[in-house]
Amino acid sequence: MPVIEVTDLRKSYGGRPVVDGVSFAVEEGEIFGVLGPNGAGKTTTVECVEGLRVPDAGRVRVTGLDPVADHRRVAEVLGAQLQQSELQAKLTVREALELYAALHPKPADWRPLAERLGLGPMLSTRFGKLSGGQKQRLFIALALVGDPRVVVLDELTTGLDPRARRETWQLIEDIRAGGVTVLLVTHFMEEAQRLCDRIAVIDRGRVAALDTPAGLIRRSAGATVISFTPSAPLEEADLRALPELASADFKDGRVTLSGTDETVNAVVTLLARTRVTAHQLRVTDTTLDDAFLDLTEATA
Ligand SMILES: Nc1ncnc2c1ncn2[C@@H]1O[C@H](COP(=O)(O)OP(=O)(O)OP(=O)(O)O)[C@@H](O)[C@H]1O
Repeated sequence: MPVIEVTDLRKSYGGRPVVDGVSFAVEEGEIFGVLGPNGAGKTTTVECVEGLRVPDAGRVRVTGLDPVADHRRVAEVLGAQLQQSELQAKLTVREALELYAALHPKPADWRPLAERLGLGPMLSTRFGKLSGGQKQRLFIALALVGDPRVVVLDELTTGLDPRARRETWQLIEDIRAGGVTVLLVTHFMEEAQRLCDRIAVIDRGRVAALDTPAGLIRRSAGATVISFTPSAPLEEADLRALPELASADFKDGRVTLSGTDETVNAVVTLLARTRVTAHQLRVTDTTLDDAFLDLTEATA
């Protein structure tokens, strides 16, 4: 049974649908990403999973439970990351951990958890004095203090510097290694590509694609681009006959082709056969960024 099941979820605000038939299922042990442009409906979707919002229609289940009707039991299995505004600046790290542990019937021992997250030396520090990265580590600790089976992390690394972001990624991998399923909302392609087993790309309230990061990249048109300046003219017909060629462009003596790995291999073979040297050879792969832009419509 999937840990999270969302089926045909719908939610409107003031008659405007912001979640318009979203479906996905998250399997036990996955890091599942929810990716999409601003205002796509990601937070609304995960807040329905957390039971913080009531869907207009559709079905949400967390370990088989309804997050609205079974809110208490869902809170025992699902750890949600707090938003910054939900903690008082004067609360110390220790007080926050004790407070949140007390809210759960079977909390984890928060001391080793705090140590594992590098919060040990700052237990007496007030929340307001923590750096951005330290705050995020505390939020992760608070999400895990109830010993959940699944955690929802929404925009966890926004505003962090590259080092703190990488440390947070390591923590997310550690959480999964500890057997907890992760639902991760993110804007960062690199983060999604590095961490997620599967990603639902949400655009305008709908699932535009659901696949592994590699699968999403493969779907994107012209997966690989090869460009070079040949040492001697090549037959255009030979180039146009290359396998899996998506596009070909010849400008100012430079050849730019897009296709797949097979196209690239065939170009290399053609160059060797015709004894032509490729100067300033560049091969670039489609990134998740490109796939994302392909899959989501530009908003004017
Ligand atoms: N309580 C609310 N009342 C009215 N409109 C809302 C409410 N909450 C969200 N919205 C609107 O619903 C749309 C989807 O918001 P949501 O926060 O789910 O998107 P998101 O994909 O998480 O965006 P972002 O990446 O910017 O956080 C947005 O246009 C937002 O302004």
